[in-house]
Amino acid sequence: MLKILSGNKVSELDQSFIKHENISSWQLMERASLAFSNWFMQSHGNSGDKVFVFCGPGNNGGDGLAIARQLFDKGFSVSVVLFSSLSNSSKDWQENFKMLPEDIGKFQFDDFDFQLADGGIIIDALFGIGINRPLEGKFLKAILSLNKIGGEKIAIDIPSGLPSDDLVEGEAFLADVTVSFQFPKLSLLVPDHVKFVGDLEVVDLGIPSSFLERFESPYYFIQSASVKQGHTKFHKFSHKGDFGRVLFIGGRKGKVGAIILSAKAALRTGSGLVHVWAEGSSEDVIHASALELMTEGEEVMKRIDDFDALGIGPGMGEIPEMVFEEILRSFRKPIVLDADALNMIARHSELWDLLPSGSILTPHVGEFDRLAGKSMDHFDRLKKAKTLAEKNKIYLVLKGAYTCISTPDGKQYFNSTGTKHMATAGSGDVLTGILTSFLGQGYSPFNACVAGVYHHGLAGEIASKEKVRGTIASDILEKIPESFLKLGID
Ligand SMILES: NC(=O)C1=CN([C@@H]2O[C@H](COP(=O)(O)OP(=O)(O)OC[C@H]3O[C@@H](n4cnc5c(N)ncnc54)[C@H](OP(=O)(O)O)[C@@H]3O)[C@@H](O)[C@H]2O)[C@H](O)CC1
Ligand SMILES: [K+]
Repeated sequence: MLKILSGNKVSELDQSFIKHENISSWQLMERASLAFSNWFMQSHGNSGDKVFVFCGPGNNGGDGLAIARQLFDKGFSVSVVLFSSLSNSSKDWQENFKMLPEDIGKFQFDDFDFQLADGGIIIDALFGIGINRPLEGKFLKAILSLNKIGGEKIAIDIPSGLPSDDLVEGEAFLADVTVSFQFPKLSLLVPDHVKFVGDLEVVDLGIPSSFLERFESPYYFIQSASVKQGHTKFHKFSHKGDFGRVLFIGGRKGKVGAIILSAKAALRTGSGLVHVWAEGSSEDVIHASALELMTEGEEVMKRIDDFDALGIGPGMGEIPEMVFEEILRSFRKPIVLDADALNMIARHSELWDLLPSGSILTPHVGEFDRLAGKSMDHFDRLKKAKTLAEKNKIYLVLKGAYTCISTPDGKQYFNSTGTKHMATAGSGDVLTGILTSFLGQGYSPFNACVAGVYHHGLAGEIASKEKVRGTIASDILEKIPESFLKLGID
């Protein structure tokens, strides 16, 4: 798991890592710049496009100067645009300025005609995580001009103007791609900033994640290595009873499809036995959609404790509060709650107290705001999610790009997989199915959440490679097995 440090911890990290590796700060900057340049060469080859690097006075600008030199060495036509003099720039900036090849175009901001950069590749190295106030003066002017002209826009570490852990105030660079060092900064992961960040790439500086653990932070970025570890093993003598018996409750009032998506996703995630309690008349369609599914009626309440996990809510509509309460009172193992089950809790706050500890709630932003009240912005929403998870001893999976898992111990884990094409009806029902399946297979709620959101996103990525904007939730669930294969899990 990759720790996400706050901006003000990064210089501490740098100092400590420099000491540990016995290297200079310039060498660390060179590593960072090479990581960017290697990414650039891989994604752009030798496109022949002109590259313009806009360098501020700090170390982000220093990175820009090193990158300009490295790309020039690879044959690109490169110009740098400077906003500070040698004496009022950072130490490593000065070093890299002195190393600039003669044939690199060098402009001072005051003399630069921004139309020259129109249509080229624009690299933003004005400010990184050291920004401490809104842009103004020449910096604001430059960003406004860059945002107006055409060309590909790439931000180094963070788009200039964005603080690393807070909501933007005023203007910021509108990047097509942001290439962030070592870990994504928190503010790159919130929907409020998506127009500034564009696509997010994270490049490695070779700082081991165990080294990051030395620094205090409640935030993590989920990576494949930590997902691989937590899976159960199938073996020769395995039988269906080893992989859990799960029950899905929902799929009423014309929404039987929702619960079928969950149930089929559970089958594809490896559940041994999958039961569905939907409206009586839906039985035929459930059986027709998957021969492996079993249907139940209300008498299942008498046997509810026989199940290893429950997934409640997709397409459930409004069921009487009494029935919902009875389910919560009779089943005391962790359950997964989604959709109408969340709306039920939003309307009847006394139900919070009945949730088995370790249960998993999976709201999208709209459902979350109904549960927790309106938020000013996503940072505020994340704070509320943390409080709700801690207070109720539950796992709160706030769905969206970079789905965030808030845990009872006050930590927040952001998912790294997924695609824009997963914003489609039923996508969340598939996640409910995956999570319920993992709980039923005996995963801890934490492992179920981490593996669940990761596989859901990865299956979505695989599906959307073929189906692009035509991706539907059924495509996502059919790709769950490929997601396992991709991680080497059989
Ligand atoms: N481990 C790593 O990730 C590494 C990252 N590197 C890069 O370094 C930057 C951070 O560099 P830093 O020098 O700390 O900060 P910045 O380059 O972002 O800029 C800070 C300077 O800018 C001034 N400042 C701040 N806000 C404004 C503003 N709105 N207007 C004008 N000037 C501003 C500030 O000075 P003040 O005294 O004026 O407050 C600073 O001088 C990181 O993002 C990476 O790109 C390293 O290369 C290596 C390791
Ligand atoms: K930048």
